Amino acid sequence: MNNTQDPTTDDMLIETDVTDGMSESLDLTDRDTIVRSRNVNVWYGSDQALHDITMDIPENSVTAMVGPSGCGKSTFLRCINRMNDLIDSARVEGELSIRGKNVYDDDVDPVALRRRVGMVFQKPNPFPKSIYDNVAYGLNIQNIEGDHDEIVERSLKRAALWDEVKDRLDESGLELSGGQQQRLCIARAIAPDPEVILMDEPASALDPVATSQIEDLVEELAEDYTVIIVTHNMQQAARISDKTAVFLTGGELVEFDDTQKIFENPESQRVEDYITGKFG
Ligand SMILES: Nc1ncnc2c1ncn2[C@@H]1O[C@H](COP(=O)(O)OP(=O)(O)OP(=O)(O)O)[C@@H](O)[C@H]1O
Repeated sequence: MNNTQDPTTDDMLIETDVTDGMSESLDLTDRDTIVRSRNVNVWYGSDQALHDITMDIPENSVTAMVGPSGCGKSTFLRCINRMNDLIDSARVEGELSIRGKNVYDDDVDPVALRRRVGMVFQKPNPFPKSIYDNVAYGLNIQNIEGDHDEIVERSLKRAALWDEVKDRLDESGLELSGGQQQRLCIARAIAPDPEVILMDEPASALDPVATSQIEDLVEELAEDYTVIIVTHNMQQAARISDKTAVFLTGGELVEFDDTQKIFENPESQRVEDYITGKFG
């Protein structure tokens, strides 16, 4: 995204200990890998945006992708649900599998894949439809059976929005506040019951209260889903994620480890410099 802040300015609090308030680290050693990336390379035309990205993302956890603008975080996120297919110049090579199945195999239907891998974008983007229809949208277009009223209610509850909207489900989603709209988009993403939820800076357009609600929600969602979140905000990554992937300029994954390790004792000097704001 090009309209985001430069992380080396506001969000990188040089004097602040980013480990303040860090979430309790989960023991992830016994969790299965859900997303496995092996030597993933991405080009836009002749420009290479990602180089040999290799990592194993554990299920039911929050993985943060951090790094300076243009280092390829969003590009990697879009590899996981094949959103890069929609960009004519994009070419992906390597293995990107979900539960052992390469999502780039010829027999994978990208639409079915996106049912398993939901996505929430930086700017809340509800459809110009009722709150109810926004949440039910994926159920209808993907012909998902079941009691839609019940799924809509459950999804809105899961997105911590039900109490605020239960008496106005017929009103337009566009009439909600920015933070409510983003929670509506999260409800829409979880209604088809995906396994993985991709979030591309989901709180960067929101005020601090709405941001805090989204952060709480992300942590709760990881009880049932695998959340992979791009953020420019180091404190946010430290607070809510279990694993952190640090991408640096040139589309390189420099370090991927438990969040606590990345923020307290990274292996790479470049990562330490980036995290402490001495980015060069
Ligand atoms: N649709 C596209 N067409 C051509 N080049 C692109 C496209 N999208 C991204 N790129 C290029 O790929 C590189 C990685 O971009 P990407 O948006 O993935 O980085 P990012 O780390 O998510 O950046 P930001 O933090 O600013 O959102 C950049 O050089 C960018 O200009």
